[in-house]
This record gives sequence, structure tokens and C-alpha cells, in this order.
Amino acid sequence: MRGYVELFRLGKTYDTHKGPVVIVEDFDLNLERGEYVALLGHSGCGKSTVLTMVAGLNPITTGGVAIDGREIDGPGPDRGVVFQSPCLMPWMTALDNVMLGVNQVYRNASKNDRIDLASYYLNLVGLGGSLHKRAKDLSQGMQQRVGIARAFALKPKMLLLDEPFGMLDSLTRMELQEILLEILVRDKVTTVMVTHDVDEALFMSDRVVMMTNGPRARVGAIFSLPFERPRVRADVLDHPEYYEYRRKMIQFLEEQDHRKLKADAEAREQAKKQDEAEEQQVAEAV
Ligand SMILES: Nc1ncnc2c1ncn2[C@@H]1O[C@H](COP(=O)(O)OP(=O)(O)OP(=O)(O)O)[C@@H](O)[C@H]1O
Repeated sequence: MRGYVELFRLGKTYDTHKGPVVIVEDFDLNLERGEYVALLGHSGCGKSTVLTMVAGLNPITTGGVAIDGREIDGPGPDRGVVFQSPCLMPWMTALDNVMLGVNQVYRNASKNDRIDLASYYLNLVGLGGSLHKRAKDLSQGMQQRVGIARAFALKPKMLLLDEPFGMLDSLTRMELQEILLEILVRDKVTTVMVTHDVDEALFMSDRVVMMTNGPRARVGAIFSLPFERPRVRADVLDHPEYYEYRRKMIQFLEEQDHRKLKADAEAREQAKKQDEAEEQQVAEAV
């Protein structure tokens, strides 16, 4: 199957002081237009590495990414990225922070149209009353709202979210999850979200992609979720299959843990045997 977004045999090798390390290998994934996919896996397995390669912010070592039939070769306005922390210009207002990108992408639009566009998305994320507040005077949750408005205002084909709610308190997190879903569904933006949170993945996504532990991490399992859209949190939590999906995801993560512990123990055993063999050789030589 070829998708609207295709990640084909995507791989990343980082150069480290111990030599090259293959972090992600043969990562294959297809997304339909408007689909929401969560990437879940243990810390350090390579989730952000995959996301930043799709964003064009991290050079791809092997394979590639195509969006709407075109292979990417760097960052572009067709992909909006929201990180855990939004990196705003602190001395600029909420509106001007969003205008920064809008001015670049919509150069030919009139100034009023550009202001209307930026204000529209700031309104949608609940910041209609704070357009002219400086970013440094906004709470963390409000700053993240600006980051989300900034990404949407560029009308991207794809939204890439790297733990976007990770720094927020649980009430703000839930509110922003719902706002984000509302805009995403309306604008039909194809989304990949990196998260550690099984419940967040279940509430937000159409499919959850479980990554195996690195090195050489890849897609280990994919869960297609049966919850209807628009999502209502209480209905999702009450769905008869919610806890079964949750259990399967946690089981997958636990199995990865066991495999890692086993692989670490085998590596230690191997190293010990090698040391013993070397000592034996030295003793025999003497
Ligand atoms: N520039 C780099 N050079 C060398 N190694 C790197 C580099 N960036 C990331 N890594 C390593 O690659 C592995 C995967 O990192 P990555 O941040 O993609 O994982 P992650 O699954 O997103 O982790 P987390 O859930 O903790 O954010 C880690 O072992 C990390 O130390």
C-alpha cells in the first residue's frame, strides 16, 4: 500500500565516539490523508529521530520520506512541527510570533489578511484575548497554544508533534488535546505524534505505532483503534475495547523491556567470556 505519507525503509545512523550506531533501521509506515498516528516506544528508542527526519530537520541515512508523492529533502512549510517547548521569541507578542511564519509563507497576501489568519488560529487555541501579550508574559500552557497556532497558521499538509503536552499540567494537557483534535479533524491534517503516554495515544490517534527498542529500532506492532470521531473523552474511556488495547500496548512495552534486559545480560556474559579467554591466553604464553 502506498500512502499519502510514506516512510520507506527509513534509517538513521549517528556517529558516536564508539563509531557509527544504527539507531533506526528499515522503518516502514504509510499514512492516509488526515490520519493521526502516535509513535510509542521506550525512552531512547528513536521516536524523535524518526519524527525529525520526517520534519526534514535531521538528515536521513537510508530510505526516505514522501509526502503527497514528493520525496522530501529538507524542512518545508508543508510540515508544521510542535516540540515539547515552543521556542517563541520572548520579547514578541503572541500575534507577532505567529506572524513570523505567516509573513514568510504568505508573502503575497495583504498585511490585513496575514493578521486575520494568525489571529484566527490564536482565537481557535483560546488566545483571542492575549494576541498582544508578550510571549515571556504567557504561562507555559499559553506559550504552547501559541506554538500550536503557529504550526496551523501555515496550513501544513502534515503536523509533527514531539511530546507536545509533556510539560503541561494534566488539566491544560487535556484541554489542549481536545482543541488540537478539533482543529486537526476540521483541517484534515495528517499527523504523527511522539508520546510516552499510552492514554494520550489512545485518546488522540487512529493508529498507534509501537517501536521496538533500539539500536536498529523499527515498527514492532501497529494498533488500529476502533474509537469514533469526533472523540469524546468519556466515550473513549467507556469503550468496551479501551482497556484491552491499553493492556496490549503495555504488554508490548514490557516485552521490549524483557528483551533488552536479556540482551544486556547476554552482552555482559559474552564480554566476561572474552576477558577470561584473553587471560587464559596470557597465562599460557607465560
Ligand atoms: N545527534 C546524535 N548523535 C548521537 N546519538 C544521538 C543523537 N541524537 C540522538 N541520539 C541517540 O539516539 C537514540 C534515540 O534518540 P531519540 O531522541 O530519537 O529517542 P526517543 O525515543 O525520542 O527518546 P525519548 O523518548 O527519551 O525522547 C538515543 O540513544 C540518543 O542518545
